[in-house]
Amino acid sequence: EQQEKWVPRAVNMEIIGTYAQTELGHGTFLRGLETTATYDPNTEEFVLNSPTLTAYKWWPGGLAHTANHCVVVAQLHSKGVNHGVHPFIVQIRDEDTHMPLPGVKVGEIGPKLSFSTANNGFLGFDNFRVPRDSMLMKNAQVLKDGTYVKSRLSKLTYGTMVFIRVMIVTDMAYYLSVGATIAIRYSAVRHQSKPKENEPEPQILDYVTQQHKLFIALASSHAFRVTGQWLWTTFVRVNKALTSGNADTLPELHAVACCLKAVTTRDAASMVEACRMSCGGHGYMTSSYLPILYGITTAACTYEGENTVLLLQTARSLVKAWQKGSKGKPLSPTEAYLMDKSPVPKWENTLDGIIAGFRRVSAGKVQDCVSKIDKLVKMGTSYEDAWNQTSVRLVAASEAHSRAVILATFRAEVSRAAAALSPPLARVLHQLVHLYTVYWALERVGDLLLYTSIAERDVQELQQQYEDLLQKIRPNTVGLVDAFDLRDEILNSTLGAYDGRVYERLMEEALKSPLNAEPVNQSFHKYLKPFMQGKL
Ligand SMILES: CC/C=C\C/C=C\C/C=C\CCCC(=O)SCCNC(=O)CCNC(=O)[C@H](O)C(C)(C)COP(=O)(O)OP(=O)(O)OC[C@H]1O[C@@H](n2cnc3c(N)ncnc32)[C@H](O)[C@@H]1OP(=O)(O)O
Ligand SMILES: Cc1cc2nc3c(=O)[nH]c(=O)nc-3n(C[C@H](O)[C@H](O)[C@H](O)COP(=O)(O)OP(=O)(O)OC[C@H]3O[C@@H](n4cnc5c(N)ncnc54)[C@H](O)[C@@H]3O)c2cc1C
Repeated sequence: EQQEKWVPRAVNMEIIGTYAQTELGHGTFLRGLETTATYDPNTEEFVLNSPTLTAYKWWPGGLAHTANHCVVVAQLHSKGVNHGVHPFIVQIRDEDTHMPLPGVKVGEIGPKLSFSTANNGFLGFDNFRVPRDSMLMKNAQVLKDGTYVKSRLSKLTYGTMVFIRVMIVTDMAYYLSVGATIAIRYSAVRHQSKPKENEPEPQILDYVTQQHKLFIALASSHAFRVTGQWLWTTFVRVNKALTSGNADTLPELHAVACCLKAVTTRDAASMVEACRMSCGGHGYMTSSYLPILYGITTAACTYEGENTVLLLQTARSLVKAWQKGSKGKPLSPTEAYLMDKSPVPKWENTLDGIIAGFRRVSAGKVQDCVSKIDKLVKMGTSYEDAWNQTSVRLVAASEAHSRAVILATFRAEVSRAAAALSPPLARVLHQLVHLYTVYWALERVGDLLLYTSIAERDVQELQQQYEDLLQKIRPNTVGLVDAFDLRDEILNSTLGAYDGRVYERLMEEALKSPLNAEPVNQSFHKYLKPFMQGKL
């Protein structure tokens, strides 16, 4: 009924909304949110209020000037009892004049690192009344007399965040495809230095260090796209089960969505930054789009769940799985490997060998965390303090788990799809899977040395495999980014345009600068000249 009331109006843009959950004082700890929604049975209304400055909603995208409605997450009070945070759909601006409604204080939060067009806003309520049906009652309800009907599963309130985290993994695949396209195309156009005196300056794409910086971004884009598709399929399956009242698979989805969102956003931000730096000074130009792209990807490390907090959520699931498995209870499919108690096998420098190695690393780290926590608790430390003292290791365990999931999914999905592909295309995609897998084995070689039987000669061989793969992928690099088929208007980059006219585009953009409107800028007359004449 509520969906019938609100969804059509949102779809036809009568309602322009945003998600107002984070407050000035709380973003991570949702149970600490301060905005209140107090039910008045006499008028069958909720009274929304921001009791403190820290209760003001702060950050919601589009809140400052675009949205006329928002979903507000508030502490629900009825009959003198606080029932915890619940979502409410609230009109905040007049639909004709767009003026803020009486009792609503709304504005813009100021300049940010990026997302300059997002008009992120603040929102405060001064005893603002909304009808009872403003409470989104899919999960919990408040009856006309104020009786609270509990949700069958309190965590369903957090469901929107799982959905967005699932989407973010695929978003990161897209942003990496943009960064890789810009940097690789530029690297094919840019010639620099003379390693061989009697030969012309080479394309910087032929420097192996440049390939090391860029090809992992290209491979990661494919890895995250494939993993994002797998995660979406999992999300759809879990939500179908939830619809029929079965919440058994929700904890696994929450745990895997948390660590994949955290790892893919951190990788995307660091790899986009590597793309920027690989383009030298021109990569620092706003007109290259790479600084803006970095701002967008690094924001994702914070929004929709700050990465550390989410990795600790997954760690909570991994520790619980370890404890369950140790009692012989079955584990979820993504965590079942934790109970592999077989002896550590002889190391194999193969994809399967490396994937198995990352699972050993994750299981070993989880076991170490459980041992440390148990030891601290036995010494009289509270569980919460033991958890905190182990949290650096818990985050590392979560990351290893996430990498094992991505490696296995990327390999399995490309192997499955390869049968339907032309042999040349299948070969190139397998090279990307191989590069991605060997790259991370080398990046985490310390962990592999600790938890597997990998030996020095294996590491040397992996390094050579990696360098051979860079060489094999080089001839197809430009073709691979062209295959993303990103239009120039979307790339929005002087360095990444399809025609490669980098220098002409850089100058064209430079001449658009307002500072080039006149040969002598007014700052000379106002500041420089008086200063030079000793008048300032
Ligand atoms: C696709 C992107 C779109 C466009 C891109 C462009 C621009 C995007 C711009 C902005 C989009 C992002 C907007 C936002 O940022 S919205 C705000 C996001 N905020 C958060 O994510 C808050 C993060 N905090 C939390 O989720 C929680 O506070 C918490 C960290 C999980 C802790 O909550 P708490 O109640 O204390 O829970 P715990 O005690 O830790 O756990 C209790 C129990 O619940 C389980 N749990 C927790 N969360 C979930 C969930 N989401 N789903 C299912 N289950 C959950 C948890 O596992 C635990 O279970 P146990 O069985 O172990 O008890
Ligand atoms: C670009 C952008 C857009 C956003 N859009 C929206 C939006 O549309 N709607 C919305 O509601 N919100 C939005 N947000 C807010 C975002 O969801 C929050 O910033 C995010 O949830 C983090 O919360 P916080 O800012 O309070 O950081 P905090 O939680 O205060 O984190 C600060 C530090 O404390 C650490 N920390 C916190 N808790 C723990 C813990 N339990 N264990 C270990 N370390 C911990 C964190 O790891 C972090 O290092 C947006 C944010 C950004 C940057």
